[in-house]
Amino acid sequence: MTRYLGLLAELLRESWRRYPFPTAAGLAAVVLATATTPALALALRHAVDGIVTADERAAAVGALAAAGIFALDRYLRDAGEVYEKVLADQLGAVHLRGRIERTLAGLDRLDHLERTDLLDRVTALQGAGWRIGHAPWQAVHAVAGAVQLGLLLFLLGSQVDPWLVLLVGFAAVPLWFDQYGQRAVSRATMDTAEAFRLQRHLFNLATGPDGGKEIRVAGAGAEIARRQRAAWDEAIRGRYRARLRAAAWRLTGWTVFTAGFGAGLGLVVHRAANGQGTLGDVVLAMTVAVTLRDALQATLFGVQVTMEGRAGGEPLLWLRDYARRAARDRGAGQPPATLRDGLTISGVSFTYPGTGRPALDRVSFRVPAGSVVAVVGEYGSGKTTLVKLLAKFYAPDHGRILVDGQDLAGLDTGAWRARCSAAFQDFGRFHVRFGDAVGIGDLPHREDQDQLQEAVRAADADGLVAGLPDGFGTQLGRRFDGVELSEGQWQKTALARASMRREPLLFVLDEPTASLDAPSEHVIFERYLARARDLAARTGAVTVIISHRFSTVTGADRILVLDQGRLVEEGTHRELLDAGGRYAAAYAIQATAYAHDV
Ligand SMILES: Nc1ncnc2c1ncn2[C@@H]1O[C@H](COP(=O)(O)OP(=O)(O)OP(=O)(O)O)[C@@H](O)[C@H]1O
Repeated sequence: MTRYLGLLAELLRESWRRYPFPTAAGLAAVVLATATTPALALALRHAVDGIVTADERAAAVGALAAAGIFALDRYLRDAGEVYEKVLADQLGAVHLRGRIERTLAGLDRLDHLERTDLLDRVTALQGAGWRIGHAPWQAVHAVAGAVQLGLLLFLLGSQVDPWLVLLVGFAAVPLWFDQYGQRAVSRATMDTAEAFRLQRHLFNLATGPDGGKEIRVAGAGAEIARRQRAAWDEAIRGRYRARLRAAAWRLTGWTVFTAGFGAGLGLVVHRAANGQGTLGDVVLAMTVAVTLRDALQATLFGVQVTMEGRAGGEPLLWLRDYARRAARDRGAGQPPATLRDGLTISGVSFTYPGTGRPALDRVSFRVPAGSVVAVVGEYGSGKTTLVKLLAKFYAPDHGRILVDGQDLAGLDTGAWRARCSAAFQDFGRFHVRFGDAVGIGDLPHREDQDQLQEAVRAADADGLVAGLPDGFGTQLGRRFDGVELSEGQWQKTALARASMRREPLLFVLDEPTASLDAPSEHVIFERYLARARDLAARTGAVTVIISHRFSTVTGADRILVLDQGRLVEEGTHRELLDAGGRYAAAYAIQATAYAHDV
C-alpha cells in the first residue's frame, strides 16, 4: 500500500514536471473547491438571518455572496475536470503505456512470457497505464474530499453545536468499511486473471486462423465455445462476488452514517425550537447536511477509484522490480570479437520454475570454435532449453556456460545477443513489409539491399521474394491486406531473418526446416553448412543445429544426443553409428521409414 501511494505521488510529480501549468491549475481548482461549500453555507446563514432580523443590507450581501460562491464552485469543478482528464490521459495512455511497452519489450528474460504466475501480471498490465494515470487525481480528490469533510464538520461544531463534531466518527465508518470491499475487488482481479486469459485464448483460438481448420474438422467449435463460456463465467463470478461484497460493506457504512446524521439534524432543530439557535443555523446545518453527504460520497469515490488503480499499480510496481532484477543479471563483460576457444558447457542443470523435473540435468560438453554441433533427441528432451540457456534467456541453476573461458552470466546480455543469430522452432510471423520482416534480424542494416539479398539466398527464399508482387516491399499478412504466406514460406522468412547478421559468434537453428519439404530442407542444410564454415573462418562462430530428422545432421562436426535432459551420447555421425547405441537405433528407424516412403 505504501509503495502504491508512493507511486501515485511520483506520478503526480511527473505530471508537474511535464505539464507544470495545467497540473498547477488542476490542483488549485481542487484545493479551492474544498472551501466553496463551507463558504456557501455561511453566506446563506448570513442572508437568512438578515431576512429574519429585517437587515436588508446583510440579507443582500449574503445572497450575492452565495450566488458568487455557487458560480465559482461550478467553474472550479468544470475547469478542474477538464485539466484532470487531459493530464490523466496524457500521463496514463501516452507516457505510462509507452513506458510499460518499452520495458516489456526491453526485457532480456523470457520467464514473464512462459510462467503462468508472471503472465497473470503481464495480463493485468494491459490497460494499466490508463487506469493508473487517473489514480493520482482520484487520490487528490479523496484527500480534498476528506479535508472538505473536516471543514464542514468544524463548521457544524463551531457554529451550531459542538456535539455535531461527533458526526466525524459516523463519517469515518463508510470510508473504513469501503476499504475492506476494495481489497476484495483487488484480490479478485488478480485471482481471476488466469480465467480471463484462458477465455481470451479460447476466443482467439475459435475466431483466429491458427486453430480454425483443426477446430472445424474436429467439430470442436461448440466445445470451445462452452469452455470459453465456462472460463468467462468463472472470471466474472469471482469479480461479481467481490463487487457484491464491496457493495455490502459500503451499504453498511452508509447506514451507520445516516443514523448518526439523522440524530444530529434532530438536535439542531430541537435547539432552534428552544431558542438556542437561529433559523440561519438551521439553514447552515441543512446546507452542510446535504453537501456533507456529497463530500463523503466524493471522498469514497476518490478512495474507490484510487484503490481500483491499485490493480494496475501493483503489476506496474512488479514490472519495475522485475526489470530491475533483470537488469542486475544482465552482466557487464563484452564478448570476444572472434571465438578462439569456443563454448564450454560445464555441469549445466536447469529446471523451469514451478516444475519438478529438470529440463537439463548435469549436461557437459565442449563446442570448439568454428564447429557445427547438432543436438538431437526425442520430444521434450531439452534441446530448445539448451538453446535458451545459450542465448541467455535463462541462467543455469547449476554449472556454467563459458564463452572463450568467460562465464556467459558475466557477459552483457545485449552485447552477447548482438553476436547471436537464431531461428526458433516457434518462429514469429511478422505482418510487416517482407524487407522489414527479414531486416529486423539486423536492425542497423535493415535497408542494406546486399545484406537482405544474401540473407534471403541463405534461407533459399529467393524464389519466394521473386514471387511476391512488390518483392521486398510486399506487405505480409492478410490482416493488413497483405500477402499471406504458407507455413513453409513463413519459416523461410524467419530463416532469412536469422541470417541477416554477418558476424555472429553463435548461430542457432532450432528445427529450421520443420515446415519445409524435403528438397528445400536439403538445399537449406547444404547452404547452412557452407555458411557455418564461412562464419567459422571469419569469426570462429559456432553453429548449433537442432533437428528431429537425423539424416539432416550427419554433416555436423559433433552430434549430441539428449534424453530426458541428459546428454547420453556424443560423437560424429560415424562414431555414433559404430557405437550402436540410441543414435544408431533411431537413425536406422528413420532411414527405414524414409526408404518406405520412397
Ligand atoms: N516454459 C516452460 N515451462 C515449463 N516447462 C517447460 C517449458 N518449456 C519446456 N518445458 C519442459 O522442459 C522439458 C524440455 O523441453 P524442451 O522444449 O527443451 O524440449 P525439446 O527437446 O526442445 O522438445 P521438442 O523437440 O518438442 O521441441 C520438457 O519436459 C518441457 O515440458
